[in-house]
Amino acid sequence: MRHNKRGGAGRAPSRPTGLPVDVGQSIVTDIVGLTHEGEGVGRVDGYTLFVSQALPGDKVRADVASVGKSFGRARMTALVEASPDRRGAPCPIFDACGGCQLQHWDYAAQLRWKRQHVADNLARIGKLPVAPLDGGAAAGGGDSAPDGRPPVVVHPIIGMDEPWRYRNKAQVPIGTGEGGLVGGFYEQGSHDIVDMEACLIQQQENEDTVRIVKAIARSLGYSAYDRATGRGLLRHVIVRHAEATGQRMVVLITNGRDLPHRDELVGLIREQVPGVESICQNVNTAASSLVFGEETRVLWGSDVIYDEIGDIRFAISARSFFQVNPIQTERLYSSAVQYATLTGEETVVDAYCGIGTITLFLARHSRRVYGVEIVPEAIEDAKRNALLNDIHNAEFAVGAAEVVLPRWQAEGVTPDVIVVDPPRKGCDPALLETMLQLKPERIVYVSCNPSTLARDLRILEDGGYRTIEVQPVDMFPHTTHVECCVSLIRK
Ligand SMILES: C[S@@+](CC[C@H](N)C(=O)[O-])C[C@H]1O[C@@H](n2cnc3c(N)ncnc32)[C@H](O)[C@@H]1O
Repeated sequence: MRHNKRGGAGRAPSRPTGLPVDVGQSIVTDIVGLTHEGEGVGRVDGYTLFVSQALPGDKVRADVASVGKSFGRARMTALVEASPDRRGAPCPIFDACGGCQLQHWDYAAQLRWKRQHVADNLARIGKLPVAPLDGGAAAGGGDSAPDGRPPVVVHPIIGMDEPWRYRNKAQVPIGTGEGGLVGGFYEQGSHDIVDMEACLIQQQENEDTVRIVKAIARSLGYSAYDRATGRGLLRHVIVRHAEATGQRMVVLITNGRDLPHRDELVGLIREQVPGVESICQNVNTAASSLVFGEETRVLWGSDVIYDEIGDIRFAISARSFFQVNPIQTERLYSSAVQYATLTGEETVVDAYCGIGTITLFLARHSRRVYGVEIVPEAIEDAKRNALLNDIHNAEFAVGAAEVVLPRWQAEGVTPDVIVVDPPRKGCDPALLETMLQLKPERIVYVSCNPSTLARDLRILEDGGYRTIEVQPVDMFPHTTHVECCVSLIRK
């Protein structure tokens, strides 16, 4: 489900009676919190209302849009009193685009909220004692838990000095607008695509590449894919910019293999996009909302571009995951290596390893590292990356981590440290079970979702591990997303 700043998004709650507010009613409320989707939290006679675009510290007037048993939603109609941290959002399409949720909030306030949000999740979902945050409220019970264990330390979040134009990858849906082919973002609550010329969190190079590729597609008369009919050619344009090398990749996702004017297309992209090293076509004919199809063809140049994090060089292919914020990625991976506390003698497992990014940093400090990842192309990249960096103590396997780890266990692999970096849904329960059976001394959990992180930490705690500290890193300024690196030790 997409975030909807105008309110009314999400499951429509049934309409119980006896509540202090009713649909259509205009209310005034102080905003006392923020949800993980970026809605302000207001209270009317103890009843919770989520108010889109409202910020903590605001007093707002809002129309109640829907009510449910435990909460309702309201649309802000007037700002009665602005929070001192409220700012004008610099992006002209902030109201319509769902990409950022917090551009209208002072960056320091965003960072404070993200740290508190992590602490609250650990306390509420993970049932963990969390040490008081400096100058803030203690989450989950202060200094120590009933068993005398020290509380979990949530460090101040590592923010960016310049929190704009950080994204190294743009993924742009293509549609048909009044003037023909357009590409930008989905209009709120619909599948209509609104054209977008600028995005302030994209690196300038990506913005330029997208604009050029759209113009070329229009000039060649390409049609946009239409979800309703399943007809039309172009579904998405994906562009990547490797900050360290300046290399750029263009991927056209098409509804079928046939690509008219292919040579002309390639010639124009090469002529107009500086630094382009890879032009690919990915074929996706499925009716689903998945962006990539199974088949990727190189139209010109290399199948990869190269980027660097620290002193390690990475080959990145069209479908591989690569962190989108290069400055913050280096900081995140440093925390992961620090929490792994390696001496050079350890066996390490890196589950959900992508193209081997964290794996290769770990390999420098350990005896042997095993990386597992579900996307075959990413593992091809990972193997290539190990050779590229002259690293010979890393072994990679394609497959689901929850399937491959038990296999390694049966083969006698006994890791001293396990690192996990799962997608938003967190670790598979079977993987957590295998991790507990393997009994590594330390676990490092890298997470992009505090709630699934907290859920999994509880399982690991119950299975014999203790959560020691958490380093949040702001990988996605102006959004509600927050990344964390967590250290656990075996009790
Ligand atoms: C958040 S990314 C982390 C990748 C890598 N650690 C990095 O920092 O670049 C999560 C990765 O897990 C992979 N993945 C998803 N489900 C998986 C599974 N069940 N087993 C193994 N890998 C999986 C995804 O393809 C993706 O590359």
